[in-house]
Amino acid sequence: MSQTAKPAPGQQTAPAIEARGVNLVFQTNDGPVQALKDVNLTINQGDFVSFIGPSGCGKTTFLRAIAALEHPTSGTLTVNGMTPDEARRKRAYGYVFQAAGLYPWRTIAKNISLPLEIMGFSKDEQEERTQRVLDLVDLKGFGQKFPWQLSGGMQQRASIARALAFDADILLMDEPFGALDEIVRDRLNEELLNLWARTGKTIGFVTHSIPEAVYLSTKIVVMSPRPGRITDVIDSPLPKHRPLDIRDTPEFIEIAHRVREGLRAGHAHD
Ligand SMILES: Nc1ncnc2c1ncn2[C@@H]1O[C@H](COP(=O)(O)OP(=O)(O)OP(=O)(O)O)[C@@H](O)[C@H]1O
Repeated sequence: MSQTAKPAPGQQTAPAIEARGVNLVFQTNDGPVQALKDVNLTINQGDFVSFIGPSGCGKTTFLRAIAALEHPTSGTLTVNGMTPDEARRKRAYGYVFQAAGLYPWRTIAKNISLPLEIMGFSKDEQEERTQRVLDLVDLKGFGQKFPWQLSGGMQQRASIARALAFDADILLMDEPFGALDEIVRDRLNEELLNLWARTGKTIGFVTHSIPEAVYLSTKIVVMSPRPGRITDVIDSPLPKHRPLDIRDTPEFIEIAHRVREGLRAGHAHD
């Protein structure tokens, strides 16, 4: 007989993230700001989804709503079939921010194990998980270094390792490579795809870069501002295995063109 615990009814087939008619309005001194308007989106388990759009179109707000850091004013949003608050309590996701946000007085290993320490994992388990994720992001042997001894790209890899350490099935990444130069960014994009293929996680990824969105994603969500809404959802026909030079193929260029058109159409509403 199988030792595997049976998933709760419905859990196996629940989308990783599902938004139905989601609106989110911030009340500010200058009046209400509609950050999200009638957002409908299904993200399946194992998808790599990029959110692309100009500043202020609600990309970060949507990611924060998934993480229960903001709450929709109306509509329904579920994460693994649960409310975002329940999913948060069950640690359904890891979150990676634009800045690596590592504590300078802790070593890389100690930065990665901090959330595990707070969650009450035993010392052995902390050590085992920290080594495993250091290996996953190609930082084996760097655990005893301090953040300032690592390049910007390595620091961002350490912050990804920290988000992976408690093995959530969803990884939310808010412009994690935005501050890095193009060559480092290319390498990290390749590594992230490898990591995604090896771990089968669902990834939600915010970016301003069309090539980055097209290279990484199985689904590209194009958004436009005032109010923040989805203008196009593109299911990528590109194969799962993607060498960097796939960016020169006609298929790639065609998707990039469609994203650009979507962004332009969004601006036409301004
Ligand atoms: N806490 C808040 N209070 C009031 N308004 C907010 C708040 N957070 C975001 N906003 C507003 O909501 C809108 C969407 O912001 P959001 O940060 O989600 O956009 P974004 O697409 O992620 O932008 P960027 O690409 O610049 O990060 C913007 O008009 C922003 O000013």
